[in-house]
Amino acid sequence: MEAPVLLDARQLTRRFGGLVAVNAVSFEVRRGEIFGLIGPNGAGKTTLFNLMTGLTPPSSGSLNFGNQNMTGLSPHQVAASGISRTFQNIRLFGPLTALENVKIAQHARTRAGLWAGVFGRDKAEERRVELRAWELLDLVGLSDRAGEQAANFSYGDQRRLEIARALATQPRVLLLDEPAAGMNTAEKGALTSFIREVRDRFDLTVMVIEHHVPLVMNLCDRVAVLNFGELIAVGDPASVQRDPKVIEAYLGS
Ligand SMILES: Nc1ncnc2c1ncn2[C@@H]1O[C@H](COP(=O)(O)OP(=O)(O)OP(=O)(O)O)[C@@H](O)[C@H]1O
Repeated sequence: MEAPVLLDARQLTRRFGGLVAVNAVSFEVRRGEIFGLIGPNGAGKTTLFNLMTGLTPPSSGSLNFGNQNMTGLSPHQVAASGISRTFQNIRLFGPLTALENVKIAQHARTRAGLWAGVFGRDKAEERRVELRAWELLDLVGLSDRAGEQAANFSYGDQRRLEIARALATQPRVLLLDEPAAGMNTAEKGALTSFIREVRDRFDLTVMVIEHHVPLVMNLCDRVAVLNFGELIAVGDPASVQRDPKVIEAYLGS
């Protein structure tokens, strides 16, 4: 039996002046899926993630997450609802340690949490936050470097730390924007099994934007292809790779 639909995007559209960055894009992501989003530079991939996470309001269209209509929610409300993301341009607090970075991400989960993060919270709660931060660092293989400044980490390690931060909000959906960017070959090789492990362990649904085609093809259950803001193909990796429209989009770019 197929898993239920968890994310349902309907006719999502975003215009910037005369440019239609995302043009009437509709797709469904099923619970537990690893769903890839590919397309040439400027195709609208990051804008679509921004629409899904409240950073950019859609010009029209809607996104449903389970029974909840997410359209028009703020990034904070989206995160609190259970959709978490990483960014193409890494957004860590460079001068802070790895452990501090994960702890702050947990405090940011709710406004009350952020308040407590700034003005202090009770000791038991603080211990829970600290323990969970250690668990997440352990999961991404960085617990032995918890006290090091994030700015000193390699790209690959910064991306892993970003994933730990995204998981700190206990999401049900994880959106990864180019997780392999800047990683070396060995790190890229390990990323596929790492993302699957994280999906299984936290019972997640994952969407991933990625330029590295072999990684996408190995990792994803299904792949959607954007070109000039339009969704030109959705399907299993092999059939998408054979699709003449997809081949043309890539050769033309
Ligand atoms: N805030 C904005 N204002 C104006 N134009 C924008 C804005 N954000 C994105 N765009 C434009 O929308 C289009 C899609 O950009 P987007 O970054 O979503 O593409 P992408 O597929 O993620 O590209 P890449 O693979 O290069 O990251 C581009 O033409 C871009 O210049």
